[in-house]
Amino acid sequence: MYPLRRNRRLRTNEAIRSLVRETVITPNDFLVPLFVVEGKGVKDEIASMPNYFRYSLDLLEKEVKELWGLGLKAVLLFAKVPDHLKDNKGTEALNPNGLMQRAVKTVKNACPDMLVMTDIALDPYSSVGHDGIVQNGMIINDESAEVLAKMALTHAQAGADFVAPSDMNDGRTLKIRELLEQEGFINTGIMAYTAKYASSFYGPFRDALDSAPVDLVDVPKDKKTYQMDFGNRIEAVRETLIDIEEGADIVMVKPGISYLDILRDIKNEVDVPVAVYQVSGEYAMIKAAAEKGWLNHDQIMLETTIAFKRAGADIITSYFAKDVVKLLG
Ligand SMILES: NCC(=O)CCC(=O)O
Ligand SMILES: [Mg+2]
Repeated sequence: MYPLRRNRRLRTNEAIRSLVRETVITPNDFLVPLFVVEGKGVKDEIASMPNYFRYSLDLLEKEVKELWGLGLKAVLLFAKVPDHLKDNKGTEALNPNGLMQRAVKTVKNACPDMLVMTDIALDPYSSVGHDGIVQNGMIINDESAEVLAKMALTHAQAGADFVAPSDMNDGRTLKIRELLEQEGFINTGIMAYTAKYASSFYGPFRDALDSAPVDLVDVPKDKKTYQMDFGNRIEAVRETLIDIEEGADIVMVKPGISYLDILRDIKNEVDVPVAVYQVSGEYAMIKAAAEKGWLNHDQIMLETTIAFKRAGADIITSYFAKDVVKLLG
């Protein structure tokens, strides 16, 4: 009999398609990145990230309540640090009363059940724009890991539920885990960026936080000595397994859409939840193409979101989180 199978029967109409759909998105899938700044009443649109904002703490409060109302229950905080507080050692990162530490408390006060994750890396605090301390033209690994652990402790003390090291220095997950245990923060989790690639997709984010490497002699121009080479695949699994051994509760692949193979590899290899980060450049590309009328914004947004989950993401970190949830209704 011709044809042997009529697979199109399962695609006849939306009712049957939705009945057999393998991957669906809910608000529970998302982790929402949020940028915070000093000041009052500040809601600053980020030039290269249309419709995405930096909030002062008073407006952050409003924003997290809105997210909670939409069913979004987890946020990832990034602080934009004023230039005069930046140095090569990331001193301000350890300030118990710093912007990040106050932001954690603000979210917890506004929305006690909101899960709060914090970014752990020195770049927003670094006068040279690197994720660790620079010495003789190099990012010095072990000293950087020490500072990052201390930074993580101040976030835990402020009330963060999870800390998220995004720096890619070796051993930082273990340093953080050891210090948290030692100080009694046994329930503070670690979401480690285990496979973070040296990517040009981070451009708009560096505008958002003014955190790009500076152009100076003796300062590396890029992050290729610590973030991963985008030609590599097996290395991502190796990095991830090490971070899990060191104590990561959740692991992350970053960027997202160009790294779905890595996401699937890692999902197949590990027994902890896997997160993905649809980064600023991915967001900017979709916004720009939609603005020009070249792509359908909402459809592309949904398609990329589903692609992450289909590829194995348990957690999707995305600037589109709110828009997707609103669209799904
Ligand atoms: N640690 C955060 C980043 O490095 C960048 C994220 C983005 O480009 O959205
Ligand atoms: Mg590593």
